[in-house]
Amino acid sequence: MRYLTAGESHGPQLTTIIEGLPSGMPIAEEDINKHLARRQKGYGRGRRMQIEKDTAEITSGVRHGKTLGSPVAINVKNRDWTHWTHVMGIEPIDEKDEEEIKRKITRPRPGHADLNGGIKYGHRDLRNVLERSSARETTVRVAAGAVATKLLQLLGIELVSHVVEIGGIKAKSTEMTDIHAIREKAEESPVRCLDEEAGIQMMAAIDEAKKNGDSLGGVVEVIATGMPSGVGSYVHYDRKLDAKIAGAVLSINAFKGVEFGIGFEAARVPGSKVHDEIIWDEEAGYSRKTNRLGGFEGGMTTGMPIVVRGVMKPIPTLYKPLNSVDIETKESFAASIERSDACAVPAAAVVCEHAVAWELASAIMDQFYADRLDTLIETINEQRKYAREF
Ligand SMILES: Cc1cc2nc3c(=O)[nH]c(=O)nc-3n(C[C@H](O)[C@H](O)[C@H](O)COP(=O)(O)O)c2cc1C
Ligand SMILES: C=C(O[C@@H]1CC(C(=O)O)=C[C@@H](OP(=O)(O)O)[C@H]1O)C(=O)O
Repeated sequence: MRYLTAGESHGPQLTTIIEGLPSGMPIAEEDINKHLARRQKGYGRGRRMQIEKDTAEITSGVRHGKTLGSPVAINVKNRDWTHWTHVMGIEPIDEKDEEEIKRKITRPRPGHADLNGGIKYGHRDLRNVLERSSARETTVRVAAGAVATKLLQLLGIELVSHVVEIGGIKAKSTEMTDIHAIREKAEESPVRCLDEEAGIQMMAAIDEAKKNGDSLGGVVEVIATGMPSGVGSYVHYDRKLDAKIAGAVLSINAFKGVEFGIGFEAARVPGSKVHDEIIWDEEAGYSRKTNRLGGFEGGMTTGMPIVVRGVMKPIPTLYKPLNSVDIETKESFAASIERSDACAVPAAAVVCEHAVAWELASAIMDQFYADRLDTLIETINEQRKYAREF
């Protein structure tokens, strides 16, 4: 299974095309819209999110609510687009405004893609970089991930995401194990945090950062339950599913680190406190007494919950000016901006959830390839039975 995305942040729309879905899978725009709405929420977002109301339009690959097996195309309109038609060069420019509208962006923001992208593609107007490097693109990554999520749900696999840290404030580790309860609690919190006390402190930290013209990053966690064991492979480096998930997480704008289970803590404790003891019973088959490795051994799923964490750096566009260099004059300047998010960690948790969902669904389709949903369900159930009895 594969997907492409296209679209600029202030262009008319974003698009994704998904290829490789089985036929006969029920999918409705609402299955996507509910996740698009989750991505738009979150304490610390800027004014752009008040303008947008992301909704998906499925324009191909689905008939009478079911996939045909052909590519599925999904569009999400940018509402802000109407304010940018001149700047984006789609509508003719009124002569008196021409100079203002065509004014190039020549001042790269430290930490964003502006300068590197400009040099790489030869864009002396840095708008040509920022339009695509913007995390607006994550809208359609969530749309593709929502389709993957639907497929996973039909196979008995569920995902949830929550925020475990913002600006150095850490949530107490959760004792909740029921994925539906975790989901409900995360949805109730403006920062998607399961620890209410920490959530309040996170919001205060975001307010403080905003007041100071600064921004905050954090850590998000995604949990996936119900994956059959043995998905991915140890036989070749590029078939290791944990590595694919790590790549997908790091490909999200501003994500700089990833860990599974106890993650970096594994470097600090002996093996007896890292490896999970193996047990077996008739009903569940093989499982692990603990899940410190976060659902992976040898690049393959163990059948235990997958626990992935991603680190997001603080947003680069700051109201508090940082020094940079104008590419036209080569003079140093202190950057000033019009609008930006102060913290997008809660939204990024939803993006991360969908990036992981895509990798899981895609790995399942690679391994248990089926043209039809009904045969896919049969094959997966057979695999579960085989692994239980092995
Ligand atoms: C949901 C989300 C919202 C973001 N919002 C902003 C923003 O408002 N302003 C900004 O400068 N960067 C924002 N970013 C981060 C930039 O897109 C990112 O830092 C940039 O693309 C450079 O890529 P890199 O940080 O991965 O190197 C956001 C990221 C995500 C995931
Ligand atoms: C539009 C979204 O996020 C944007 C990501 C982003 C960036 O530089 O990454 C910059 C901001 O866009 P603008 O410059 O238009 O205010 C964010 O609002 C979104 O998440 O849908």
